[in-house]
Amino acid sequence: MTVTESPVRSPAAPADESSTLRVADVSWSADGTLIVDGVSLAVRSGTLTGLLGPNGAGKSSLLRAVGGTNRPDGGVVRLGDDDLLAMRRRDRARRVAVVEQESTTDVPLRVLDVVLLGRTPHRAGDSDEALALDSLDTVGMRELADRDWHTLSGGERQRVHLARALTQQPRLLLLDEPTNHLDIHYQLALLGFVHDLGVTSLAALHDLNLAAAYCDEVVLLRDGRVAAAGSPRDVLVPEVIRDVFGVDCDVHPHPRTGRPVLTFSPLSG
Ligand SMILES: Nc1ncnc2c1ncn2[C@@H]1O[C@H](COP(=O)(O)OP(=O)(O)OP(=O)(O)O)[C@@H](O)[C@H]1O
Repeated sequence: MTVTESPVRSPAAPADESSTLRVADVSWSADGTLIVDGVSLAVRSGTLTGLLGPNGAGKSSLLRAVGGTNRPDGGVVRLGDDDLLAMRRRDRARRVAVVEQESTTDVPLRVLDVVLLGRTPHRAGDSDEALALDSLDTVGMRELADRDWHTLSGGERQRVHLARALTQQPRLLLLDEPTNHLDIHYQLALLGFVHDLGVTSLAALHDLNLAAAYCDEVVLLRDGRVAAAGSPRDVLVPEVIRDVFGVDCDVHPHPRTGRPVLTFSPLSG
């Protein structure tokens, strides 16, 4: 990526509620089982929140409920003044971009065509291709614009997904394990980039250290409920990690940034 991947934070964006995400008491069930159980959280306008939790905690299900793919049983999702669940899908797609592990398609597509899908919710414009190429540039994939999508590696596809989401010019970015498949360089680059983008972002992450380094806030889910929420420093503490993940951990300040660095060990009795 063309961005620098320093975990040193830029100054906080000025307070601005226009793209603050507010999730209030959202629930979602599948096959009669409650998977997301009355979740409330807020992501301040322009900031990055990490959605953390053990396997099966409901991170992907919650992201899909917020994005409208999983129709919630109840609750409200607002982006600024907009009620995201009450609006038509196309209107929502103008505001919300989703990056998730997508199933592949059999249709032959160039990389650029995949990125241009980000313009689908918008009225077609002359600048669409330039915008798509810019997004590819941002994720370091511009040279592969004409390549067949099917020939890309997992990490390259992940970067193209982000380029498609950027091309959508969203006010809210929902990312499901965006660093999956990425090598360490691109893990740091992607999260540093998303953080500095200034777009309200909610990202499901497994790597607690990446979350600690790049997220403004974190929300810890367990069994479909919020177990803890707040700054990484307040939430990622040994007692909480032990309680939610069932492992011991030590927390040290990062030698350069002061952010928490966690080292893990199996429970010691
Ligand atoms: N469509 C569905 N039908 C039935 N059960 C589902 C459905 N979607 C999710 N679940 C179940 O809901 C629970 C939460 O799944 P989800 O994928 O949201 O968790 P997650 O926190 O993202 O997990 P992981 O870290 O393993 O990716 C799991 O037990 C899963 O099997």
